[in-house]
Amino acid sequence: MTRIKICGITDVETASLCMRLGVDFIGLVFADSRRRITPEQAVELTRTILTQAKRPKIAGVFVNETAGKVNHTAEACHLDVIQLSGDEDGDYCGRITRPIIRATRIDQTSAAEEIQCRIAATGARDIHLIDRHSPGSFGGSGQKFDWAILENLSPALKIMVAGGLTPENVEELILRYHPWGVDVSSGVESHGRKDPAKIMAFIRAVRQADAKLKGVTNAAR
Ligand SMILES: O=C(O)c1ccccc1N[C@@H]1O[C@H](COP(=O)(O)O)[C@@H](O)[C@H]1O
Repeated sequence: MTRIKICGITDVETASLCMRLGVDFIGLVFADSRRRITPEQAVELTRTILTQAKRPKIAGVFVNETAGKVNHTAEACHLDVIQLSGDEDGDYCGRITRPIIRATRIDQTSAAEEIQCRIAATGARDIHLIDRHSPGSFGGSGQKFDWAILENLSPALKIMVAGGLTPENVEELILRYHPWGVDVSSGVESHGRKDPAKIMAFIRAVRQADAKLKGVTNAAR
């Protein structure tokens, strides 16, 4: 099943909805962003979630923050995983005490080998997030990259695709490229706030794509 991350959650109701709908990760942004929350708000927001046996993993999103502060926030806010969306290098990643979602931002000129090298150079463990590079932004811009590049990335990598995903386009992405996971922020918002109807539609589209893929696999047996 394709893993789902809903990012940029700022209120308890949306966090609870994501949990009820069975998303795999919720993302809390600690970096400079209109979706930024404080560690105190993060504790409040995840209080109920943390008591549940079956719950989403809580990802903290950071951009060029000191490793000490990231580790401290992870401890204080019970973060399960750290998303690094800045220019952090391999040494830096080695100092992070939680599993990492390492973002690589690409543009139309990025070649697959270059992306593989960049992924290897970070030394990041676990999950590799591919997002669209947008000048002046580290993420959450709602911009999509050319997915064709995904065909040339190693299938051994856990690739999570981000950037401009929506309830309307995520099914096509999954059916064509079978990513390990998908990550969305702007595409499930209306008027700058998370929209429950769009979150539900996004998850429905992912599940529908998964069911179609399963049908194809079963038919081939
Ligand atoms: O969401 C933000 O505001 C943000 C700020 C700084 C770094 C990353 C951020 N979000 C990440 O951006 C991508 C794509 O989001 P979108 O769906 O295109 O809006 C996603 O990985 C978020 O985790």
